[in-house]
Amino acid sequence: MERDTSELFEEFKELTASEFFRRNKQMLGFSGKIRSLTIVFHELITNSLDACEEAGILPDITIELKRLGKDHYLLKHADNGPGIPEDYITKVYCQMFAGSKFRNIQSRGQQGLGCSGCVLLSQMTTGQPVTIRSRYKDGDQIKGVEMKVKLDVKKNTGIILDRKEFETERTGSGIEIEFKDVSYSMSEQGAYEYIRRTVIGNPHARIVFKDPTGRKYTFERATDKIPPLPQEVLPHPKGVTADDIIYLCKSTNKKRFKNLLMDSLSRVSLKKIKEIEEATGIDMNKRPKSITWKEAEMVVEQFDKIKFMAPPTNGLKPIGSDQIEKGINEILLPEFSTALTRKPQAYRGGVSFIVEVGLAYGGKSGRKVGNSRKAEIMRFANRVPLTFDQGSCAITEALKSIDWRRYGIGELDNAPISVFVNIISTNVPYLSTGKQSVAPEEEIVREIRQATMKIARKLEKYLRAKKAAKNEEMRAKIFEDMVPVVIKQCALLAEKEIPDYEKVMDEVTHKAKIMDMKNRLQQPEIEAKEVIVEEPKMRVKEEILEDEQLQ
Ligand SMILES: Nc1ncnc2c1ncn2[C@@H]1O[C@H](COP(=O)(O)OP(=O)(O)OP(=O)(O)O)[C@@H](O)[C@H]1O
Repeated sequence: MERDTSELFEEFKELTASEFFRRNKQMLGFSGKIRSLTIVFHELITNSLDACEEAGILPDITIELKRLGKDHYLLKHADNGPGIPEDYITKVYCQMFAGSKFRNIQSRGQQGLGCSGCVLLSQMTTGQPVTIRSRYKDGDQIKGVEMKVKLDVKKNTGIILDRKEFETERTGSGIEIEFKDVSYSMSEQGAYEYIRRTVIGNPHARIVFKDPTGRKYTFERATDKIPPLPQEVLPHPKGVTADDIIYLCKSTNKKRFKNLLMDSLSRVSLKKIKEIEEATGIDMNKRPKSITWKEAEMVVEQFDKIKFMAPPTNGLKPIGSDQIEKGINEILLPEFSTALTRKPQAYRGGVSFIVEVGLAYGGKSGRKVGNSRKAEIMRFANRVPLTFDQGSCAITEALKSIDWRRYGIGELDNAPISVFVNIISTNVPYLSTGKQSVAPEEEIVREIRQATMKIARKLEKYLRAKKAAKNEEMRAKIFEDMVPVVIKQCALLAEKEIPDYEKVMDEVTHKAKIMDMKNRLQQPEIEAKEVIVEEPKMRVKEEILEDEQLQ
């Protein structure tokens, strides 16, 4: 029987963002027990790093994970950032799509979903409120406030259940949050590995982590240099659509279309405005609000045809090859390491990005299967480790397209190497809100490939020199073993005393040759740094604690 239209529409409803993600938590990355917990670590750690960076503070992060029952944990996370003013606490933790990072700026966060997503997951699995502790500057004072909050899913807002003030002398934010149906793991996709990689990509950070077994890991910072503050970058005309132009026109208070274009986009000069005017016939003095869709399309067509200077790149702040090497050396303790930060490039014509790569070979740390060291690929975007969805990622695609045998390491999977790739951009093209993989944009894939091949050549040179040194050593050893026998036999035959041959041997045997090879290894033409690790002096200190509390 056919149903009435009005009857069908009786079910029509509106969903808030929180209701939507309550039904689709996998879209926030919360799927699977290990992954869900790692994503929580990711959200809280990236926020602390962003907040510290913006405030010019060297990050000190403490995390404690306590097991309360099977798949049931209490997480305590605290940082020394600028804190969150009281009025914003419920917005930060209980409102989806609310944040301070909706700008064209290089930051780890972009969407205003991370904190509220964690609170939502906690509430959905335990029904418990979360406790937030914020210490923030208010004029000359530092205020301390603690709140117990819940997320009102139907309204996408926060409910304050309890509030108290406390005295404090330093700034920072902290959260205590419970989860069920999650699990802690030491695997490559687990929370511990996430922290380890975070420290490699952020050598300026110090993280203390107390795991559920009572082990306390202290990852010391490898550098005291605070990364420079990224700046906002205006969108480049080659990267905008007609819809972007209409959006700009609707939300501006500029009186003339030309001023809007020149002030909201980069590289649009008065000269370019004239070119557009001549080609399209659009009056550039028009009020932006009167620009039609058709006109916006015509402007975009002209943007495609006109030559503009490349997008500005001063807003991008890479880690830098020295810092990457420091991070790699301190955490992976490799036999050989090298890193490279490339020049900025643009994808989709108008979004600038920088690729950074690093390689670590051999050594005592790194991924192991059984006793042998295996290859590990460490993907990062804006210094944040990407742990999941590697199959669809631009980084995986680029690394797989390289013929690694050319670089003397055979099959990539079985080689004892760690490959580090970081993509820096004001707009990393993530494939989903979970932000775990980067879209394989042609320019990005090409750039990663080029950069990696360049450092792989350095590794190849190092391996070649190492092999030559080994061969030389073997040859010298044979010589050293044989000569005394020959001398003895000759002396016997000649009925003479065995001469003192050891001094002569020293001059010609392997010692001299090995010294020579070692010198060659260190020569600048090899451009590779050999890291000799005698004692594993770990940046991460591991302790087993009784019942110490992290504050
Ligand atoms: N530890 C913190 N210290 C200070 N401010 C914070 C902290 N954590 C979050 N914030 C503030 O709360 C806002 C919301 O954080 P949230 O994690 O929800 O989203 P985001 O970081 O902006 O984006 P994304 O969802 O992509 O991570 C941030 O933009 C920031 O202004």
